[in-house]
Amino acid sequence: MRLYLASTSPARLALLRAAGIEPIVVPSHVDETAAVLAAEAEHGPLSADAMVQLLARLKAEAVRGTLDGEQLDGFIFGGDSAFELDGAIYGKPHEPEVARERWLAQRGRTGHLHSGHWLIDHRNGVENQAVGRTAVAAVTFADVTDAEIDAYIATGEPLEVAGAFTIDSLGGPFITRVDGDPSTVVGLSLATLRVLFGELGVEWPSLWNRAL
Ligand SMILES: Nc1nc2c(ncn2[C@@H]2O[C@H](COP(=O)(O)OP(=O)(O)OP(=O)(O)O)[C@@H](O)[C@H]2O)c(=O)[nH]1
Repeated sequence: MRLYLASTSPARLALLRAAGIEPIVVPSHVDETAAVLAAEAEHGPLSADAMVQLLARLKAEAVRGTLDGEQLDGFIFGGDSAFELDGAIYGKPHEPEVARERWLAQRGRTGHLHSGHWLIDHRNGVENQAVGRTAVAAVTFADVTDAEIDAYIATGEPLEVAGAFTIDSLGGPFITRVDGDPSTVVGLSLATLRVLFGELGVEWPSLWNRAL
């Protein structure tokens, strides 16, 4: 049973591998900013869930068809994550100054990491069915010091992850609590993915293709 991962996220790949699934990575190259702007021009401001779900679906749909001339024969997964604090929705900070602003605002407080999931049954090279679902986890931050914020930003890690933090890497000590599926925070809720495969009639253990 092949799973195509329409994501360049190293964390999503690591999660699937640790869960016994070796996917085939097929980057989607979706222009996320343009997609959100177009959707909001038509529908007005998107909620965090609506945004991550839209992007997850677009990423999965973007890789349908062929890969190296071969029809994709298996399941295609697209995901997206965003962090919500006080009603504002954040992606990756990219810049140190932005990451610092985020940490000064979020330290000692609780925000929500939303992840979107879209799974397409593309067996035999055709789209048979697609299912999707969002997941959200509450994340509580330690009251980190200015010096810790500066040192963390200097590592570069917070610049390219949603919400400017990780729970499974250098950011781990700065997270005091997660309420919800922890893998949602990392970028792909494994529990949600299991449910989606179930909706497509696929038992999760049948996906295990990687010796641990
Ligand atoms: N390791 C780790 N990564 C995180 C965490 N929180 C968010 N991320 C990553 O932050 C990134 C959010 O950006 P996305 O746009 O969803 O995904 P991406 O990395 O750009 O990759 P694409 O799916 O190709 O767009 C993802 O790679 C997530 O895995 C975390 O706690 N740990």
